[in-house]
Amino acid sequence: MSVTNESGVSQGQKRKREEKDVNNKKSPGDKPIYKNLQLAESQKDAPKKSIYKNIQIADTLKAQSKAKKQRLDKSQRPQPKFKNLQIAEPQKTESRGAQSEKAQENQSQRENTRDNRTHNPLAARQNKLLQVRQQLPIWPEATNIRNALLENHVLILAGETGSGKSTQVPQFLETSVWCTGRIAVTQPRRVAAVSLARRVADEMGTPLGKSPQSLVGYNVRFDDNVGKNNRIKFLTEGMLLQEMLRDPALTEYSCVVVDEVHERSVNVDLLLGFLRGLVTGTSEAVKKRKGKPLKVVVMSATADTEKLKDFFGEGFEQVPAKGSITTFGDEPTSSTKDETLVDKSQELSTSASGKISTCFVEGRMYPVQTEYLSEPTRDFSEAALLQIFQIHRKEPMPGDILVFLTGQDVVTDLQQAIEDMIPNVITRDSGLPKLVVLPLFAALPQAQQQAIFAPAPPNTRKVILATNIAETSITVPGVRFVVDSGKAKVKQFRVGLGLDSLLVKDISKSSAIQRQGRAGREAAGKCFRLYTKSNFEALEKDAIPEILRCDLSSAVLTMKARGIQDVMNFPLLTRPTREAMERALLHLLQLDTLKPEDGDISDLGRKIARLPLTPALGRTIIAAANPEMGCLLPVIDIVACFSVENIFLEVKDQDANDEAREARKALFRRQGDHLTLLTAVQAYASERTDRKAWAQKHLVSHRAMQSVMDVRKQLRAQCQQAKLLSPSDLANAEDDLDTISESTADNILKCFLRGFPSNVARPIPDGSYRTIEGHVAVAIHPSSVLYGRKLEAILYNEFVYTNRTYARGVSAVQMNWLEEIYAAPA
Ligand SMILES: Nc1ncnc2c1ncn2[C@@H]1O[C@H](COP(=O)(O)OP(=O)(O)OP(=O)(O)O)[C@@H](O)[C@H]1O
Repeated sequence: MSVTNESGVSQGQKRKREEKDVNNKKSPGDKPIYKNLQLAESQKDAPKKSIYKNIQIADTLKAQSKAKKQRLDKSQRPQPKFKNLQIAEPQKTESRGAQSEKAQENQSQRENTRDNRTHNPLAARQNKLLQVRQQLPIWPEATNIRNALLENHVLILAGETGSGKSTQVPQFLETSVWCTGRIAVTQPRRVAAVSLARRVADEMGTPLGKSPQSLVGYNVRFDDNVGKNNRIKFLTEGMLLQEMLRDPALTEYSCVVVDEVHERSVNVDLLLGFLRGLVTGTSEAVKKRKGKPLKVVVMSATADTEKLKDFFGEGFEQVPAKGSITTFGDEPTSSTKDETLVDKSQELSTSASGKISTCFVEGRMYPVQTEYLSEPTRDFSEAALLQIFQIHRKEPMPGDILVFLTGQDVVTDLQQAIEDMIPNVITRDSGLPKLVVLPLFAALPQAQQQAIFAPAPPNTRKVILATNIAETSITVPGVRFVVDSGKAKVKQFRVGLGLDSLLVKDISKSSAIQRQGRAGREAAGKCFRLYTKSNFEALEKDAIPEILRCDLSSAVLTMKARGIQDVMNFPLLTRPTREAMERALLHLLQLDTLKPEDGDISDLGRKIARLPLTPALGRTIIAAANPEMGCLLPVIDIVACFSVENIFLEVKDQDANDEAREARKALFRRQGDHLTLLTAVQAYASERTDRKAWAQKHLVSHRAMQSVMDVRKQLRAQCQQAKLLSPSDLANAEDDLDTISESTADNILKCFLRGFPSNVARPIPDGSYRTIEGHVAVAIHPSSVLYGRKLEAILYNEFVYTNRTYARGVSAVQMNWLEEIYAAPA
């Protein structure tokens, strides 16, 4: 049966037609800057059969499922064939039959609720989306995926970009008998968590978030939109780790789906470690689950499946042969086995431990052609600019463009360059559609991030300029073309400096495939790589996991706060060096977050772990909340500024008149950048009439300031929750331009010194500065208000590398403050 869309064209026909369109689109007059037009690697190399030798969905199972590939509509929802199946579960508190019946009851209640919603206006959209869902490569695997988790507790699922993992797997599992609690689906980034939640809510025909009818919600930093009746909750990895502070056993959930695991952020590695403990029962916390099983699904298009399988397998092997928690994944006894599953369980080839299933979903929605540069480019921004206009001139509408760049600064500059060129290129005579440019980077306020998902106005092509935050998980409706700079900004720990810094680096093949996968989701597409084919071949297969690249203080504090004493032996997919762990422990001791006598987390450490900040910034906040310092509100303002790259616009000769330069100079403070940031925030906040005009007048980024205000509000709320601020403190915090007294200014800097005691440099006779730890040469960054000044000592927020090592975010401090700080009680 083929599904027909509104225009009466079958999806299959439509897809073929679009593929043909793309292939025929090269006009003879094209002067391509690309050679080797070719099919996407992922397509070309797509194996006809499972590429994983241990694929756990047996061929016969596949055949069965293909035979049943009929397009299920709502009324044909798969009825679980396993209703009498009772897989042995650990520490059961209810009889298996009772639990299963209860689950059935829950399920039928849920079905009834949905049936009652037949007249819900959302139902029409739900039905329309069902047709799209049924075309997804993952759709025929629904039953297999459910069955895999009936048998086992861990499923490792690999499937091509756009095959339907993130949106469909949670919905497949939601009706499983064991799924009496919620399903958590983690994402590396806010933008993906929110957009996926919206899509899945639409697909399930319910409103999103807090409404009592809503089955889907999301929880990201500074935005909790979760309702009581939500069955599926999308959240960032960091938020799930935060939830583990109050509920280490994740009792609210029946299943955690860890999506985009290939990104290998520190948070995902920690999460996998905690989940392994819970799913294998090796973690103490598991007792709190009172026998309720936890299922874990780990997914990605480009993850190392074997490594993940070994990781979980190793955990299962650590479970004592006879003990209270040894029954995970045991074969059901023949008398209680569901007939259908008897065959399947034999055919499901499981890993050595017998508790892990793996699965590969073949195919993607639509093809993506990939083009490379014939020569390497020296300037990817310029190449991107050319490419965008070339696409605009040559490629048909509709067809929005998604461009991957390195950071906020490059995005903003390119946006300006495009907007400057538009009047010359898109003239009335050119007949070209309009262009609208939308930026997307982490520091952008959430509403602006979500703006990329809105359709472009008629006869307008959308160009989204993004950092790698758009690299995974998201579907941006309308995008047919991807432009990939091949670069990304990555955090790198510099041992000599004892600090993380951001460096622009080549991406990995895995990232390139993910970027390419943002096209071909609604129609055939093209990916323009701004590098050569041989450059691509030379890329590393995967990025180095963050845990090997950055300062581990946050990670170690995260472990300690969740009750891990022996952090050295915490299960991690990739183990950092012993020195890196020891360095982090020392740093945490220096910040008073660990008790010196036993290395256990201190009360102060617990408070800091609850704040969505690095331990250093958290320590600064705690110091500022001390009544003797009494400067928490101004410190929050400065910390909020550190959440964006820069609040000050780069001043180029042509775009700054003397008046604006003078206006900006009025914000500068002689003590340095911290106080200057504070003055700017307070002046912006106290502007009641036109903040945009104020920002323009002072050469300050209005967009960055909106984001700062957002973070400031959230940090204030969090400090209130943590009882660091009282409601009266907040009520009195009027946004009037305060004059900061000398002593408050000193206190503010002392608090930052408390959080960053190692980030201090002193001048040497030749006029340059050397860090007090490591004795590394460093210069004050030209963007600093203290640039060129010689001072007793400087405190800096971060290091940047260009042609030399610069300290950025610099203020003047006194050396005796350091002694004073250490003498004060924690
Ligand atoms: N917001 C949306 N608008 C339009 N189509 C969408 C949207 N979200 C998902 N889709 C459709 O659903 C398909 C599956 O999306 P999904 O995010 O589940 O895939 P995925 O396998 O998780 O991809 P990836 O590995 O790239 O994250 C997309 O290819 C697209 O066709």
